[in-house]
Amino acid sequence: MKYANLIFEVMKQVYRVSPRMFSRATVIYLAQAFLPVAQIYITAQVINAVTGVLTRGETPLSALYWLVLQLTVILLGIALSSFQKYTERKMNAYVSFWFNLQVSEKLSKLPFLFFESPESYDKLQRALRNLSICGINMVFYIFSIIQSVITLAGLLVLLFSFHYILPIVMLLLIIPLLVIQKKEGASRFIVIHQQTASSRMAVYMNQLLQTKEAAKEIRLFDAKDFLLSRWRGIYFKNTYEMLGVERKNMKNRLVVESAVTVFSFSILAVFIWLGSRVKLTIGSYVALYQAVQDTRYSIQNISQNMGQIYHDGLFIHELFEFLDTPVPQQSKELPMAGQLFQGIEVDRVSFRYPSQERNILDDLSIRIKPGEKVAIVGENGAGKSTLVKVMLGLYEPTSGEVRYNNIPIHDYDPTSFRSKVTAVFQDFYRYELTLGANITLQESETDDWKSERQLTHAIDKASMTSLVNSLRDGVSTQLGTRFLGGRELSQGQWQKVAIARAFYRDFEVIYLDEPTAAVDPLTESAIFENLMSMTEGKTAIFISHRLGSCRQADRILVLKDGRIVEEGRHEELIEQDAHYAEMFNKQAQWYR
Ligand SMILES: Nc1ncnc2c1ncn2[C@@H]1O[C@H](COP(=O)(O)OP(=O)(O)OP(=O)(O)O)[C@@H](O)[C@H]1O
Repeated sequence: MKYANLIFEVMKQVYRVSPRMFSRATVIYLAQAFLPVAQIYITAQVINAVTGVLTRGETPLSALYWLVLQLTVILLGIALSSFQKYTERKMNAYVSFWFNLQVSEKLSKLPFLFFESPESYDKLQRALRNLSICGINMVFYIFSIIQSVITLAGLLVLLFSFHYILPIVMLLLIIPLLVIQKKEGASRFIVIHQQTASSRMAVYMNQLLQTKEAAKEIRLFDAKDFLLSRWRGIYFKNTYEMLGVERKNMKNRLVVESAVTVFSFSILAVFIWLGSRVKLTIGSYVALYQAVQDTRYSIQNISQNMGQIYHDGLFIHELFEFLDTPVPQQSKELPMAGQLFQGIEVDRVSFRYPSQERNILDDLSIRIKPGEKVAIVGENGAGKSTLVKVMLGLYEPTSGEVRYNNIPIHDYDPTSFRSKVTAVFQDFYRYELTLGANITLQESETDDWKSERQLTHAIDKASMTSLVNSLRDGVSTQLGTRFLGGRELSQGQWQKVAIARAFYRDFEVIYLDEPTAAVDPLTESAIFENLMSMTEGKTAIFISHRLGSCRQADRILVLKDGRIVEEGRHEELIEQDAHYAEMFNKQAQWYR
């Protein structure tokens, strides 16, 4: 994106957020632009009038008139400046929200695979970092430049009235200032860009020390020093790199800005040296002095703002690049997923993670009939969870396809397909919200008896009725320890919450990835015994390492190295005396 386009795009987005605020800010900035020239002019008049009163005995009325006018302009400046600050804050709040919303919306549309690569995290980090500096500041820099240009135009006219060469010389001073500002912006950007991955690592190391999840192991295994030293190492490496650049920038800036200041003072010196030959009144000399200083200040301001636009533009470009990440396009007329009457078919599916060289699922085919209860078993890393994610449509197969009622799942309207499937993930998430919100993941609507009945039903299915009854605030109990009044649950209780979440929905197919890994044997047995009745008429696909729980499955699939190596009912597989039988017998011997 070219710079002009980028600036235009930013202005367009900010205007879209609030046209009224944008217009108000424009008026405030423009009004302020005229104040410095007015001030210089009035100051000259005040001095000339006061000189008249003091040296020539003139009436003080004129001096007082100019003084009151000056006071009015100063008060106007104060009022505009206060308005400007308030408007800037307000715009900042709205624009930050807007860009945050864009990023979140974009993230929710990106394929789930986006979260599986470090490059994606770098991209996201760059986009998110820009939210704090971007958009709105760029608009203020532009406003500020327009303001300074208007002020500068007035000052140049004023300087021209002293000598035609003055505005030309003063204008030329902007060139070296612009050059160093551009260099500064580019060098800072390059370092920050290069440090994205390592600064993510430093933040991660630091956050590990601040989270409850890692705290117990860090304490027990005395890992604090290890983490701190890693964090410190990266932090200071990055900081010294940045400081090196800043030092260089500082030297350049010091030389150029000093040269510009010395030059502008030389102009004033020349006028003093010329003395009475230029026939200036005291007021005019003060005006000249002020005009030279203000011109210098204006060109510095313009170059600084241009430098900032250049610098922020490099960052915002990354934000827009993220927002432009292509998302799979959907045609409007997608079929809606309905009741499962033809089954699910995994047809010659292979899948490879972007970071991996081998296929995790390898030319795998499965047919599942409606209402069938299928168990998937296999060793760690066999590909069971990956298969579930592919069947849920979270990952798109590298080759082959998954069909629901003979239609590829990615061809369905995504919302309608998602409403037909539900899941308990092995690594389910603990939302530090109320128990009810954890299950429904929706805003609770008062007097919605249907969702209330669904909630009670889901709680019952997850065998957590007694737990809910024991809580003083029932489903309104805040969970976790992060927020006031929160109640922490045990690992198994959290798992029950995840199970209730899955059962809260109306579904056709339920996927349970080790849903009882953390629950006690009685609950596990209750869940699996009830699984058949709980999912009556529905299709259930579950993964479990506790092979006893698979006995009731209509079919067991044994997964090894991304392929189905055995398939059948429990008794049949025991009879085959192969991989499943070996795993089952090994596990069973512990119970004998
Ligand atoms: N996000 C990922 N990126 C890259 N590789 C992955 C990712 N997730 C899993 N893998 C790899 O894919 C393989 C299969 O993992 P998967 O989680 O599907 O196995 P699983 O059979 O469910 O194992 P477990 O019984 O331990 O849960 C493993 O070798 C794992 O290293």
